[in-house]
Amino acid sequence: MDIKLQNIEYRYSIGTPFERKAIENVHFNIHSGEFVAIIGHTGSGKSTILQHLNALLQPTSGSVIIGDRVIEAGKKAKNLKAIRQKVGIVFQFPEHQLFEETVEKDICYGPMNFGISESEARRRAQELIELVGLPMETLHKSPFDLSGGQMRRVAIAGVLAMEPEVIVLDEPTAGLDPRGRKEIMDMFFTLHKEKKLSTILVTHSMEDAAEYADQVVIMHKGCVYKKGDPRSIFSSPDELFSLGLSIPEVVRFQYSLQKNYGIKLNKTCLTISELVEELDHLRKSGDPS
Ligand SMILES: Nc1ncnc2c1ncn2[C@@H]1O[C@H](COP(=O)(O)OP(=O)(O)OP(=O)(O)O)[C@@H](O)[C@H]1O
Repeated sequence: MDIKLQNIEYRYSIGTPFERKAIENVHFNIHSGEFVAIIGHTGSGKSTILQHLNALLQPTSGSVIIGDRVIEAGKKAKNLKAIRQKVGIVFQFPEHQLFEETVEKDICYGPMNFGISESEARRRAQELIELVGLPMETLHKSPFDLSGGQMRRVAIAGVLAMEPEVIVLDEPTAGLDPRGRKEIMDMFFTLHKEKKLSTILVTHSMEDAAEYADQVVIMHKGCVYKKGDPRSIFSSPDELFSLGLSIPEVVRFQYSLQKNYGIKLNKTCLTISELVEELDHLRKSGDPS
């Protein structure tokens, strides 16, 4: 399922003294099966965009096309339930939304609310609890007896239990330790690859954008500043620095090689293994530098 944002603008508290334009002229497409990272400073409009992806917000101008549904500014959109099922959002700190007395009930809540039978919902809960890296017996515990990281995994399982075609992640690893962050991101990447799950990730981590994304969208002051594949985005570090953004460590290393020693690689490497290969290639080619 493709999602297209067509020149959208969104204003909060419209018609009140608190009216505020959060995003404008936002235009980009998310193709079925794509992994898109949205990066930008706090307040640049990332969360506002995310909420348009399953019509929690409707644009104040422009339109959003979600599969075969068109959500247009000024027109009341009806029957949004199907969209909400197809596009799952993992909000920041999703563990704060757990409320049931057992983990199993929490995971089953969403699908059962959408008319899935209890037995099917429980089957999904059993499959997903392991997928998110928790032992089966967790299903019978209270979510409030779990650690913060475990609660986060339960909340993620609850969104996946809806079997969405698109998953939207608003800083899903915020506040986790490095190991937990890597485990969660690897899990989403595996899901994306194996189930062809379209994935939209809002992140402050340039490492994650470089490692996982097919397309990177840079937001700046409510507008799309730049979009493209990670290699082209990170090949202009000065541009990112001028916005006060950082670059992945591996790109920073190449940047200093060039700046301090005049060593220019043939391409911007996004991983350590690519970098080692490029340096080896350079050495074998006999480049005196
Ligand atoms: N509920 C709201 N009411 C009024 N203004 C809002 C509301 N939510 C966000 N804004 C404003 O809209 C703009 C974009 O905010 P948004 O939350 O989309 O940015 P963000 O890039 O997601 O920030 P962060 O990284 O801090 O989550 C900001 O100027 C913000 O103050």
